Amino acid sequence: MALLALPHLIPHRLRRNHRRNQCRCCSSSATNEGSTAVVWFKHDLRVDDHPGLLAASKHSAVIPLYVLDRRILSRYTTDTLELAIIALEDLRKTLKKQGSNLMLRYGNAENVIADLVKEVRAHSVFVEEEVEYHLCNVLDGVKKKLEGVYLSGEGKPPRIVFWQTPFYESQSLTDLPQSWEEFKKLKLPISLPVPAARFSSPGSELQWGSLPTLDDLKDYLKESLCEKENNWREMAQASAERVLMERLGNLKESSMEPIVDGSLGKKVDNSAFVTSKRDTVGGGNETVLNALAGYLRCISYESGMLLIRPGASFFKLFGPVLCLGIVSRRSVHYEAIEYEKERNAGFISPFGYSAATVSAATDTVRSMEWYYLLALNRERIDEKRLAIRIWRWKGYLIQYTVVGNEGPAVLLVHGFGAFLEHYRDNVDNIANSKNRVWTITVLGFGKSEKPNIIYTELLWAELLRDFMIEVVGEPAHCVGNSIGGYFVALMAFLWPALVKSVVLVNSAGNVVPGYSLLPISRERRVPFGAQLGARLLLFFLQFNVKKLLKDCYPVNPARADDFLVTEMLRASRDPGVVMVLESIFGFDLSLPLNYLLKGFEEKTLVIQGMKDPISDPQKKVALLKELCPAMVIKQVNAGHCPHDEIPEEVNPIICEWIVKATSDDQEELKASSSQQICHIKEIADKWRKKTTKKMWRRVALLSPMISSSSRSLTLNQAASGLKVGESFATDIIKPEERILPPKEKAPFITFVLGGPGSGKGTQCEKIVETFGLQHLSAGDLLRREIAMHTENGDMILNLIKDGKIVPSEVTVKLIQKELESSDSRKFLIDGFPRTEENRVAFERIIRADPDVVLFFDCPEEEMVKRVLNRNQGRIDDNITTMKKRLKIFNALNRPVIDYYKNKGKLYTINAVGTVDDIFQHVLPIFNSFEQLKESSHVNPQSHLGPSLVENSS
Ligand SMILES: Nc1ncnc2c1ncn2[C@@H]1O[C@H](COP(=O)(O)OP(=O)(O)O)[C@@H](O)[C@H]1O
Ligand SMILES: Nc1ccn([C@H]2C[C@H](O)[C@@H](COP(=O)(O)OP(=O)(O)O)O2)c(=O)n1
Repeated sequence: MALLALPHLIPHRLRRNHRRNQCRCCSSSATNEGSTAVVWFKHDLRVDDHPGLLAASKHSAVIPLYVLDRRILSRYTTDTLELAIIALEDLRKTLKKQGSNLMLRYGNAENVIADLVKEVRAHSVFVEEEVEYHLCNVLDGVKKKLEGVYLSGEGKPPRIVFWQTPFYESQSLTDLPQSWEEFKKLKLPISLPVPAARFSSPGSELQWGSLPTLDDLKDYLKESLCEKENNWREMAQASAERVLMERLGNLKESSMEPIVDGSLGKKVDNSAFVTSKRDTVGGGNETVLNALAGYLRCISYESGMLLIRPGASFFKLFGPVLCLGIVSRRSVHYEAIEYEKERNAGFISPFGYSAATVSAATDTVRSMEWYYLLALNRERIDEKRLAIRIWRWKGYLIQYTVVGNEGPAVLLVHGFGAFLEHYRDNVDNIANSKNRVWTITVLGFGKSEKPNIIYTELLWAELLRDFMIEVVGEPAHCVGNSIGGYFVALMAFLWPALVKSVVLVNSAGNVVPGYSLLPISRERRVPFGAQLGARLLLFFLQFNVKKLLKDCYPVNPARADDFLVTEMLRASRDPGVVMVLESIFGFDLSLPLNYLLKGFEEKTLVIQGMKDPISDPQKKVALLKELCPAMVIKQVNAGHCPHDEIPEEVNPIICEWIVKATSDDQEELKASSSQQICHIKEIADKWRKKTTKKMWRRVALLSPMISSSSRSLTLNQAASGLKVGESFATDIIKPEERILPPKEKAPFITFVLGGPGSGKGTQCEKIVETFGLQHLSAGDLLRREIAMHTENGDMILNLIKDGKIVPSEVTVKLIQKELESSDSRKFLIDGFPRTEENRVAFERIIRADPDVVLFFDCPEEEMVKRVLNRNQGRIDDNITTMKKRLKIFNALNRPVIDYYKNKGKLYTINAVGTVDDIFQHVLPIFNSFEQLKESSHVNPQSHLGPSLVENSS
């Protein structure tokens, strides 16, 4: 590989002057005289083989734009961010050579693009299509926003042109066979790359923006993410292996600093490598194509380690640049084939390529393209009403689904050889019992990507961790069948803050009495003979799938139906499947379930099909009962997959469990909040006695993550107990012993509830005066939208006039904007949440929980009297609207009040009396929070009524 670093060995770029392919969106060769186009670069950071740019070049002027949108960039690892910066720098240079430039702007893509369109009076915006769910949402936002942009003198909004870089020449990419075998039979020709476009820049003076450094970008993202998101991102940076070593005590204290990604920054001079390990290629399009030419020619002559598994090296080297679109997949294919021809006097043998590197490169891009096509076709292939979504993990396409709008989060993880549809009769049912249910097809299975890598149980646990962090966004009840159960148990062991409870459905993994730790080998290699074994196994499985499946469903064999058999067979023929099967020979399930779930026993439900042909269910249940008495065990009359064999029996068990586990959480929280107030010192002492030094440090490290996660109530309790306890435990936890740096505190949030005219605003003014919190009135924010005639202004006006509630998304986004742009860390959010929907939207979008909820309780006649005398010229302060508002308040605000009452956060204040009298009841509540006293503008102690702090001492 070192050859790539030597400039004299870098081969000249292959000539592509005979490229002739036309872009799907630019068949007309006519120039759009006097018109301007914006080309939005996202994952297409190149000029070469860029159909969008080529199509845009028909306009008189083209503005290439890159939007630094946090919704996109926050999903990148530090390495990817750094790669993107290098590529942007190169793209800008290339464009400048053509007399153009790359515009760099910060913000949400829809706003940035709409503003730019207005600024330069652009007629068209060119955007590459995406398959990932969160990116599709961003694209929809851009599309919608542009539909509302009318330039003066133009009769219609700007045109938005979506484009692709099709790998295959086919009339349609959305009507292709779902089976790799069938697809290959079509023998679709592979498209040729298109030549680089020539275009003009607009003459006017434009602000092009400067290129950020990695630190700039990290700070920008850190600022725009809430504390919990930042903490969770940090959790995702240490590998599963490292966390495991730490948990097992195999890691030396001295090497305990956080291992973060971002190993770049060590670009090897004069080479295309961006890592000191020389295992990742980066740079601009030209550099990457040169590196590819070097790879194709040089590496095949080296007996280097990178070719031990043909193809593995290729994705490692080029995967990241392919994901950022620095080169297109079809360019890679083209270069590889040209090289093969060069080696064989223009001849391509029907028996395979003559160089292993050519096979590796072409196999990888064809495989990537196949999973892209499966993702693109996801809606059409949806069998059971499950709306399939796509998530990209480490560059790989993963399929998942989510059902349900309210209630606790639940994650369902399938077993070996299965896929998310294996929960076909569980998802809706569990969601209908007021849960939000996510199902995922993990890497290597179903229609998710099957890259050429070494699969281990730790890799899958890491994937689940990242799914929880990036997609679910809150701790969940995690259900796993077979090996999926083991992955879930491993996740609970490694990152307990992510898991509310564990449900094991005929889980893989042993139960071992008297277990003492075995050393775990760090090096994971594929055992000798695994490849042959995997091929034989694959052959055996394909041949016997129907029978094997029926054996797993002994009570209800009809459930092992054609749908399951067909999809299993389909998946077993996908490219890359042999590598996944190899993992069976390399799994390390040596940590038994009883060890992994030691701290989780009370939060574990075991559903065991007692006719499981794969394990010995009697023995397993007996051992679990003996060794894990706190676990709840349900024995059912089914085989290896009870959730699918007898869903009518298993669904209620899971639903009841979730209700119980959730209410246990709330009980513990309630108990803890009163304990915290009354017995802070005792709690600290208790904790001190109960916990060993090591445990203290581990749990304390997790506490910032735990406490900021809105739904992990029990863990919240532990975390806050610890935070309080830390001050009494300096002998146990010393600052220098921390593994991670201390976190910035989460913002202090107060919700102020009460009917219209109950005096919320009046009391808020006094609270602000005394404690310096920032006041955000939901009503004022909405009225500001009306006054500013924003796009939602008219809609808000009509709803308020009618006494109705504005859609939560709108209100929460306004609050979010204020929270994000504020320097304050203490907020008083007034008139919010008015409904359960408001509350859930806040939790979902802001990902924070209030510290205090004030409720001003006022009789209706008093509220009516006050509102009718308010005299602020408000359109809704009239008796007709007031009656409607009161009706809505009584119907919709009550559940919110009850919710916070149950969580122990509600402070009800009698709102009858003088303003000052009422404030006397408010004071002690805020006085009991140390962080508010710091910024108090007057001496609040002087107002002290009987405060909670006094009570507790
Ligand atoms: N304790 C009180 N007694 C009498 N009038 C009050 C009291 N508190 C507020 N008001 C008056 O009642 C009206 C409604 O109060 P406001 O704070 O705007 O309520 P809300 O927050 O519910 O909209 C205002 O005109 C205010 O001056
Ligand atoms: N969370 C919120 C807050 C207010 N609104 C709308 C509906 C309310 O009647 C109006 C006015 O709210 P505001 O909090 O100013 O009203 P009161 O102070 O309670 O009289 O705004 C909303 O739709 N959602």
